[in-house]
Amino acid sequence: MTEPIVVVGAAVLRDGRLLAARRSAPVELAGRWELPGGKVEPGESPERALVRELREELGVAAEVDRRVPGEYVLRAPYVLRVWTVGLLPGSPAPRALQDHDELRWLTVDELWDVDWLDQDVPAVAEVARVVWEVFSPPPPLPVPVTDSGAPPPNPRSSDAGRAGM
Ligand SMILES: Nc1nc2c([nH]c(=O)n2[C@H]2C[C@H](O)[C@@H](COP(=O)(O)OP(=O)(O)OP(=O)(O)O)O2)c(=O)[nH]1
Repeated sequence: MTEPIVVVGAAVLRDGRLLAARRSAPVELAGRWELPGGKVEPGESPERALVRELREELGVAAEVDRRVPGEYVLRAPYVLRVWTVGLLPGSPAPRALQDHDELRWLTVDELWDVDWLDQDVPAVAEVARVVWEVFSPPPPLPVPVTDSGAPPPNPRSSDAGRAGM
C-alpha cells in the first residue's frame, strides 16, 4: 500500500477571523477555497512545512499553534492535516503570491460564504469547532430544478462527496 503523503493546511487566525484562500491552479481546483499550505517535503516536519508554505504562498511570518483533530482524505495518496496558525508580530499582511488569486478573512458567520473544496468542508467544520467552539455544518447546496421535476442528489448529503478531490 502506498504511504500517505501529508498536505499541511493552515487555519490562520487573526482577530477572531479565519483566512481562506482561493486556488488559482490547477484548473480542476481553481476558483474553490482552501486552507493555505502544501505538501510536506521529505525529512521536513509538518510545522516547518507550514511555516515555509505560508512564507512562499502568502509572504507572511507565521507561528504554528495547535493541531486541529482529524485527518482528511484528499486524492490518494494525499491526506490533509490542519494546524491553527498565528502571524508573528511585524509579519506582513498575507498576499496571494502563489497558487491563489484571492484571500478573505472570514468571521464565524461568514464561514460558509465561500465555496470551499469539497474535501476541505469537514476540516473547516472542525476548525470552527476548535476555534469558535461552535458546531457549524455547511449549508446544503442549492438544489437546481430538473426537467423531470425530481431534484438531483445533493453531493453534500453524504460523506462520499467530500472524500475525493
Ligand atoms: N494546500 C492545500 N491543499 C489542498 C487543500 N485541500 C486539498 O484538496 N488540497 C490539495 C491541492 C493539491 O492537490 C494538494 C496540495 O498541493 P499544493 O499545490 O498546495 O502543494 P505544494 O504547495 O507543495 O505544491 P507543489 O509542490 O505541488 O507545487 O492538496 C487545502 O486545504 N490546502
